[in-house]
Amino acid sequence: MPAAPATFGLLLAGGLARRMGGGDKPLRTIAGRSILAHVIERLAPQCDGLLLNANGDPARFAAYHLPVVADDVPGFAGPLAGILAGLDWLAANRPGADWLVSVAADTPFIPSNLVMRLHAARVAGNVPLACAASDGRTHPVIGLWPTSLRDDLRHALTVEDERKVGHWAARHGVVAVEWPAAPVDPFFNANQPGDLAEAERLHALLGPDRGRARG
Ligand SMILES: Nc1nc2c(ncn2[C@@H]2O[C@H](COP(=O)(O)OP(=O)(O)OP(=O)(O)O)[C@@H](O)[C@H]2O)c(=O)[nH]1
Repeated sequence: MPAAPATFGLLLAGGLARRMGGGDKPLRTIAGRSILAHVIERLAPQCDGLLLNANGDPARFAAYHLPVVADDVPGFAGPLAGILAGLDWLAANRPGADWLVSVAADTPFIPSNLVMRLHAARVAGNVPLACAASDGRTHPVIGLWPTSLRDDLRHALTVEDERKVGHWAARHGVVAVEWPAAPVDPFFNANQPGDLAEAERLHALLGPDRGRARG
């Protein structure tokens, strides 16, 4: 397979985290480090650069030294608004890079072969988009997006009021790429306070290599 095209990683942290009781889920800690630090460690080696999508004061993420982009579409329109903000940033700041991989920034165990497998699957499937799946469930928020679709996405969000990532992706053609969910689902995410204890347990289960070669 040819090398994957230049791909930037978009860490989605723009939600309201209502089930967690508010605040920034990615700044909650697992094994003494923020969930965001775990995600960065796993995604950075797979990408040509990273950016963070977050709303409100960007200074709270200053320690990570990443570009921070806020939603342009108002009113917490959901992750599609974050994907659009990321695609707009990429088109304006990295003209040679046409691909974004989005990852929810509360998903600490993403696989080390995420970007490679998503690109390979969309090429093999002859479809423009690819997203992750595990345990028989698709994770549309964890997917590959080309900058060429950003005007279509803007129209879907602002004119058609589309809010569902999966619905919008399906219009264009998307392949779901399955990862094994055992011993640890790589797309486990922390939604509520009890999930943090479960994340600690799973982190310990992964052991020293933290499941790097799985899937
Ligand atoms: N940019 C942006 N991202 C969002 C928005 N809503 C959710 N997300 C992101 O989409 C991903 C999945 O979000 P959810 O877990 O469904 O929502 P959440 O806001 O994180 O949490 P809840 O309020 O408890 O549902 C996370 O990475 C969120 O940060 C939004 O309005 N804007």
